[in-house]
Amino acid sequence: MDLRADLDTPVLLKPMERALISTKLFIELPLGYEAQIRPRSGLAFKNGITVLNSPGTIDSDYRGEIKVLLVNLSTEDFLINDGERIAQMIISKYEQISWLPVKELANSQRAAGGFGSTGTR
Ligand SMILES: O=c1ccn([C@H]2C[C@H](O)[C@@H](COP(=O)(O)OP(=O)(O)OP(=O)(O)O)O2)c(=O)[nH]1
Repeated sequence: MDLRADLDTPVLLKPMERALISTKLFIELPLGYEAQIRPRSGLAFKNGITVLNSPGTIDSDYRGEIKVLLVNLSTEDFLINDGERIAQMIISKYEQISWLPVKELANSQRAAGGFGSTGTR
């Protein structure tokens, strides 16, 4: 779903500035679910506006207002107006794990290789 700014006065984001934007949205998620706040591709492509902590996490036990942390990565000022669609939110189910400390891990073909270990690029 789209998240809209709910503002008494517009917010001006100068280049490289960030701001927490109000949505006046409050939700109660079931245990084992989270909400993720993601950027809108149009705002990112056309205006360089993105969600700084993307994806923002809304915990199932959070009861406060959902806020969107926007950053202006462009070289121009950007004005955020009341009612503007600023981000999108999805609800996601996640596994709840009981962690168990062990001395060693099972072998695998990859082992500890990563960060480009399988190719030249
Ligand atoms: O984009 C975001 C990210 C977080 N939150 C709210 C809901 C979330 O459940 C809470 C805590 O977020 P997070 O776990 O990312 O914060 P933290 O930096 O780990 O701080 P703490 O958990 O100590 O509050 O803040 C938002 O409203 N918008």
